[in-house]
Amino acid sequence: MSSNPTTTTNGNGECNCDEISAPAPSVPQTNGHASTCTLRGDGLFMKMRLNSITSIDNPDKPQATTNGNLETPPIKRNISDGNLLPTDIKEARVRVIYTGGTIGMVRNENNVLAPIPNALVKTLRRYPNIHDEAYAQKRFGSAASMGPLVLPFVQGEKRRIVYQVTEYAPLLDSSNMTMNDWARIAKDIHQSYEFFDGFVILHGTDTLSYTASALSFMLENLGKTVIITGSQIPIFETRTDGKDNFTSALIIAGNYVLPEVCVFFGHKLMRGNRTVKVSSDRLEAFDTPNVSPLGTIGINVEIDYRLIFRPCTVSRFSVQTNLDENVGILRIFPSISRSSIRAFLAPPMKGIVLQSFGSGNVPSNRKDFLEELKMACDRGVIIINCTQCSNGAVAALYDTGKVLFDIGILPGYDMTPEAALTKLSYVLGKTGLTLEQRKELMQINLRGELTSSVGAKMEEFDLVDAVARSMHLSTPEELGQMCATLFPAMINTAVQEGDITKITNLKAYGADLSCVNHDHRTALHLACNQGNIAVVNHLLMNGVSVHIRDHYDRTPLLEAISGDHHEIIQVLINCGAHLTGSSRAIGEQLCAAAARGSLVRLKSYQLAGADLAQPDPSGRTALHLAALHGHANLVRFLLDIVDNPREKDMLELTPLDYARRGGQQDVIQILSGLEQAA
Ligand SMILES: NC(=O)C[C@H](N)C(=O)O
Repeated sequence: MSSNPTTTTNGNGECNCDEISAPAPSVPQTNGHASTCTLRGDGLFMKMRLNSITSIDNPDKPQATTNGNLETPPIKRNISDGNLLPTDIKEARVRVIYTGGTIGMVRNENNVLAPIPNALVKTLRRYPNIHDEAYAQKRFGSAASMGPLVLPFVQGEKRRIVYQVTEYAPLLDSSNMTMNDWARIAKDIHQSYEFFDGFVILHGTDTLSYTASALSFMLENLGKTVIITGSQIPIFETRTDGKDNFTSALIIAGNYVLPEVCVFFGHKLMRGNRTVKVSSDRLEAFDTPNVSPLGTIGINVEIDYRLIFRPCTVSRFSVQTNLDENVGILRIFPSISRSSIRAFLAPPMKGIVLQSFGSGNVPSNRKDFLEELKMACDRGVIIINCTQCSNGAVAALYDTGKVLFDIGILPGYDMTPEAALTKLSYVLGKTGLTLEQRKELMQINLRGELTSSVGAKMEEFDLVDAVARSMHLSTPEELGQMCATLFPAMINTAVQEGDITKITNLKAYGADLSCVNHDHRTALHLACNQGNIAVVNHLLMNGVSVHIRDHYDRTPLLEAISGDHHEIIQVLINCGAHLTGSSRAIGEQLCAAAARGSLVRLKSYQLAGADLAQPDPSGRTALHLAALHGHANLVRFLLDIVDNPREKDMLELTPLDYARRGGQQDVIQILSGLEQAA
C-alpha cells in the first residue's frame, strides 16, 4: 500500500503514538488578516514515527482513501511502540481548535484584553487539573513534552481524554471573525474527522452564537460531538470560568456521542443554533430561550438524550463551506423610514431576517413599508420573519402579522436571529436549487433550529406512566431509572426479533433508540452483529449513531465485520462509520484472517477501509500469513492490492521466505514468479 503521510510540527517533535494522527489544518483563508495556520510544536503530535516509512506530505492535500473518496487517510500504521499501556485504559481523542477569545487573553500594555499567541498550550501543560503530565510521560515517553495533552481521569466517566490543540493564527477576538473563519473551522473538522472522537472549539463569546449556528448547518450529517466554548474571564486568571468550561467541554466531547454542534457555557450544554449571548458580564453568558438545555453539569453530567437532534439519513459526514454573504438582519422600529428599508433591501441583498414586533407584527397601516417589502419578495429576496422578543415565536395571530405572510414573507417560527441569518446564508450558498426549494428549506427544521407549528404527537408518557403507576414510582429519578432500564431491553428484544414496527412504537413511546445498555452497546451494535440490514437501515434512519463504542471499544462497524455482513459494512461506511482503535490490532486481525484462509474477512476489512498491508506488532502482514499457510487464493487476492509484496517483518523475512518455511509450493511458485518478473 501507499506509504502513510506524515506531517510535522516543527521538525523536532516526534510523537510515538500508535493511532493518533491527523492531517494539518486546512488552507488558511484570506479574510483580510495575514492568516496562517501554525502547527505548534509543543501542543501537537503531527509527526508519527512509522516503522520504516517517513514522508512529509503536503499537509493541505486531501488524502485518498482506499474506497476512492477524498478523505483523510483511515488508519495509520505504526508497529513500533515501546510504551504499551495496560489494555484496560480507555482513551478518547478530542481535537481542540483554538480560535481566540477572552479564554486565552491577557491584559496588554494599554490595560485591555488581547489574545497572545503560543501561550495557551504552554500554560495548560502546567495546570495539573487540565494536564496529567505523569500519564503523558508514560503514554508518550520522551515525546510527551511535544505530544498531546491529557486530561486527568474523571471519576464516573468511561474514558480518559487525550487532546490536541490547534491554535489559529492570528488569534481573534470573535468580533473580528468572518464567514471565512467559520469555513476554516468546518474544513479543519472535516479533515481530521476520522481521527478524533469529538471536537472542542475555543471561541470568543461575542459572536459565538453566530459561529455555532453557522457550523450546525455547514457540518452536514454530523455524527460526532462538536462543542464550542470560551469564557468571560481568561483561563490564566485565578478566578476564571475558562477552566470549568474547557474541561467540561472536553469531557463531554470525548465521552458522549452527541451528533450536534453544541455550546457549553456556565454549566449548561446547549444546542448551538438555539443559543444567544444574553449577558456581557455574567458567567452564564448564554441561553437557549425557546428550548431546554441538552444537558447540565452539576456533580454529575446529565444529558437529556431525548432532546438530541439526530441526523436521520444514511449519508456520510460532509461540509458545505460555501456561504452567501448577501444576507442581513433588519430590526424594525416605529416610524422606520421607507428610504432606510429600501436601502437595506437593495441588490445584491438576497436574504433578510426581518425582526418584527412581538409575535411577528409590523406596522400594517404603513403602505410604503409593505410595498418595499413586497417589491423585494417579488425580486426573489427571501425574507424570514423572526421576533424581536428574546423568547417566543412568530405566529399569524394578529392582522398586523398576517400581512407579511400575504406578501410572501416566510415565518421564521422561533429561530434566533443568529440561526435565521446563518441558515439563510447556508441555504443561499447551496448550488443548484430553485428559489422555491430554498424557501422550503428555510421553513424546514434542518438541525433542531426551529419548532414549527405542527407538533409531533407525544404518546410517550402513556407507557411510562402506566408502568410507573403500577410500580408506584413517582420521583423524576425513579422514572428516569425505569426508562433507562426498560427501554434498552425492549429495544434489544425488538431488534433481535427484527420487529421494525415494535422499534417504531417504542420510539413513539419515548425510547431513545441510541440508548446504551450496561456494556455501552446500542441497538445498532446488536443489529450489525445479527446482520439484519432492514433493522440497521431503520436504526440509521432514526438517527442512531455509528460512532458509539461499547465497553470493549467495539463499534457497530466492527460487529458487522465480525459477521462478515458486507452489505451492512457498506451502509455503515456510507453513513460515515470508520475503523477505530490501534492499527496494530487491525494488523493482528488481518493476519489471523489470512492464517485461517478467510478471504471473506479480508474483504470485510477492505470494505471498511482498512489497509490490507497493515502489519501486526511483529511486522507480519496478511500476505506473510497467507503464504505461510499456503492459501494461494488469498495470496493472489492480496497481490492485486498491496504495493510491496516483499515487505519484511521484524525478522527480515518476506512473504516468500514464509512460503518456503511452510513448504507451500503453490505459493512459492506465485511469489518467486514475481521476483523473477522484477
Ligand atoms: N468573552 C469573550 O470572549 C469576549 C471577546 N470580546 C470575544 O468575543 O472574543
